[in-house]
Amino acid sequence: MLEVRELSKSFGGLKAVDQASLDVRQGEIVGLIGPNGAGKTTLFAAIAGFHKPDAGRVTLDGTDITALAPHSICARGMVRTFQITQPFAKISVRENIMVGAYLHTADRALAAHQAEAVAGMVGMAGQLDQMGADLTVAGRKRLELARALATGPRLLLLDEVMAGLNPTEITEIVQVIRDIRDSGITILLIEHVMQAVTSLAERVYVLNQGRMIAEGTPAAIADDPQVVEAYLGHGAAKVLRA
Ligand SMILES: Nc1ncnc2c1ncn2[C@@H]1O[C@H](COP(=O)(O)OP(=O)(O)OP(=O)(O)O)[C@@H](O)[C@H]1O
Repeated sequence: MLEVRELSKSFGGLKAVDQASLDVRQGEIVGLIGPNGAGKTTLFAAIAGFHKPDAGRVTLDGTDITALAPHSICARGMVRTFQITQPFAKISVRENIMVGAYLHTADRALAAHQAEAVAGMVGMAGQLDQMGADLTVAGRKRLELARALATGPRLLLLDEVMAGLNPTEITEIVQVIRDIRDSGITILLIEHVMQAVTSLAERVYVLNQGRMIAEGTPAAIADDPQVVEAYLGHGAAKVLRA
């Protein structure tokens, strides 16, 4: 479904992403892990049209989408969430989600209806009239997911949706992500919470200093000495093997 080939992106002299390649097949949940500053968010941004890559190619369902504008990529069925969530503070959860729905409809009633459906998927049906400013961290993460879902994606790129959540909230959002996949949406996710990666991802890519250093099942990744050395350490490797 998604093919990224030899993608590079530098900022000045810094090679944030260096000839990285990855594939996501329809129906999968694929993880992207790596140390802080490895280039994961930059790679996401380049895939989704927010950064113009210096080199490389991004293909979605066989169509070259390299460096198309984010809204064009979104209209083709791929959307990303942001690590730092920024809901519109002075409008309701319903209206925040409608912003996503307006990508494919100008009909206010239809957008509201879709927002309500999507809110149900992420467990926010009871918070539709709450103001964006009043949400907790967990609520903002769910809203970020909902806004992305409202655009009607076939492929969802999730950037650290579990950061800042407590263990109970993580368990809940893991289930939400599983439900999203079961509804037919393919998922590529950046995640530092290894427990979540293990329970969600069928395959994992490891990025280190801009380069893709490994790819495989969570268990195989945990047995790769290069990955343990560069990122996981022995504790997290044990979690992935579980
Ligand atoms: N807009 C930018 N301008 C300059 N340097 C940047 C920019 N965005 C990212 N970088 C640098 O590129 C490198 C990769 O950053 P990136 O945010 O992609 O890493 P990451 O793997 O997502 O990290 P984290 O897990 O901490 O979110 C870092 O050294 C970062 O400082």
